[in-house]
Amino acid sequence: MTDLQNREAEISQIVVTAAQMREIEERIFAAGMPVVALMEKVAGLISRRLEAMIPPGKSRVGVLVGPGHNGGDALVVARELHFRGYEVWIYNPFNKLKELTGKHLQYAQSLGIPCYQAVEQLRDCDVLVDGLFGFGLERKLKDKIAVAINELNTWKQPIFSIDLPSGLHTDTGEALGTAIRATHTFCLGLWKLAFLQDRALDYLGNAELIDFDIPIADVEAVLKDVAKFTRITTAKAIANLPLPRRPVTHKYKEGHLLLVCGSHRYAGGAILTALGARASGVGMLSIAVPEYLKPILVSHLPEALVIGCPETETGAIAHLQLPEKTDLSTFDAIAIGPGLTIDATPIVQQVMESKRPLVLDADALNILAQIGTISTLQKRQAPTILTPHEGEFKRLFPNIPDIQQDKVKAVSQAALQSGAIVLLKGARTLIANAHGSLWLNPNSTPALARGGSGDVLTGIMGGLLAQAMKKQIAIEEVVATASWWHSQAGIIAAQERTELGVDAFTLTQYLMQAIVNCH
Ligand SMILES: NC(=O)C1=CN([C@@H]2O[C@H](COP(=O)(O)OP(=O)(O)OC[C@H]3O[C@@H](n4cnc5c(N)ncnc54)[C@H](O)[C@@H]3O)[C@@H](O)[C@H]2O)[C@H](O)CC1
Ligand SMILES: [K+]
Repeated sequence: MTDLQNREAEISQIVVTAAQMREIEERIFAAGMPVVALMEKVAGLISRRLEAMIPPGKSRVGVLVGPGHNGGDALVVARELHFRGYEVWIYNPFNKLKELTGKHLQYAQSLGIPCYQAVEQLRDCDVLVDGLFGFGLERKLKDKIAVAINELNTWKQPIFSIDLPSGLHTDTGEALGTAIRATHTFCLGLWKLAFLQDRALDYLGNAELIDFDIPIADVEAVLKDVAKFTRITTAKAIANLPLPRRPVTHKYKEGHLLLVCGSHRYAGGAILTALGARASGVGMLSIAVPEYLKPILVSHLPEALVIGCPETETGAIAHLQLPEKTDLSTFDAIAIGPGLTIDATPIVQQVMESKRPLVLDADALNILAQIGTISTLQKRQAPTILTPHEGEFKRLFPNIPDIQQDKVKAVSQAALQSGAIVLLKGARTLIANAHGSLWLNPNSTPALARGGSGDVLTGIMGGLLAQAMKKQIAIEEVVATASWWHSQAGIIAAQERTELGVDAFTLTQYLMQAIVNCH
């Protein structure tokens, strides 16, 4: 890789808060970079991107200008587009501007660029550029500016937001009062946390990072002693796959996974989990299911070792009847939960006592919540991964009330309290470990909002985990890679089949394509 490619790879993984971004920016200014020069540079890069996207000549561009440096960026863009032949109109309703922003406004007006205080004046513009507020937004938007944003959101033109859609909180992604619904957002310098939050997705449109050459040393200096947020990238996920295999190996060297899943009521969950595990390439796959399900599983996965277990009256696994000379320590990893039903409580308790790394999902999480999340996990002597959706999360951690308010905080607290790695499913999946570090999946598709989709994830994760135990891959990276793989397959499947065409079985059929595409 060239130095530039290395930089791109590194920058694309970093996620910062508003406070961290300000600190990084302060270091750059303290090192001698003039504020004015940085604004010129950043806005120059944005202008070039806009020129590539907006047809020149007959386009009228409306530029929304706020009081701070986000407004300053917008005014430099307005000036540059004016010189490139676009008709530019400015909307600026503020009487008090930061000094530099005020100077740019003065110059723009001297060039004859019209400037209006009423947003309705921009209604006939072909596109809008939003520079009202960036990471300096501190308070809820109200009065005239909130009314203007609500009005703008009813218009049909594309809106290009600078740094953030104005009104969004840089960290939580919450709309403070109201916020611009952008078509496209240019995130400046480093990914801000808002870009990885579910609640921001309705506002961001297409998000693009504009790298303006922040020195990595400044980023590292600011982030060195704090819990890190890592954006999961394709390059990193691919690097953490168990590829290439060693030329000389055998099945047990490539990981042995035990899946514990299924019941009479939920037979399909076991199949889907197993198909996810199969796609992971795991060397050996054992699947413990109620006896009744054994023939069904065998017919779907002839290569797997299917262990039929005695059943409860309700058709759940009554106890784990492992083959002779086998106990739970035989396996490199265990994944348990999909389709179990709550009647399999003793099985979950038994598996929790093993010293093998464990993935818990679905009913295993509901059972854990019933037997006591924290007290049970405290006794564990090996890594545990919990993969709840929001409902399961609330049952597992009832003392964390404000999950909706701030998912990042909630998932971090959950990991800290439990000592487990917690993956919270959502449009933007979050993964936290007990040391306060966080991994965020930047891409997914609503096509995955479907029954059985989570079972596939559990299978992939279990399979990768079993393989990773034979290699030097951190468990958090395995979880992140599984999340990436799952969503990537969903994205590819949705591209070919629409968002309606990605049932969980179909998803399993796209897992290979997702990684082949990247090689
Ligand atoms: N990241 C960088 O290194 C660079 C950032 N640039 C751009 O600068 C903004 C941040 O600029 P800043 O002046 O700090 O903040 P804003 O422009 O986002 O807005 C602050 C401005 O707005 C006032 N304000 C805050 N909340 C409200 C409110 N609810 N209602 C009304 N007014 C409000 C506040 O008092 C300030 O006056 C960043 O996003 C980038 O776009 C640089 O140009 C390049 C380098
Ligand atoms: K903005």
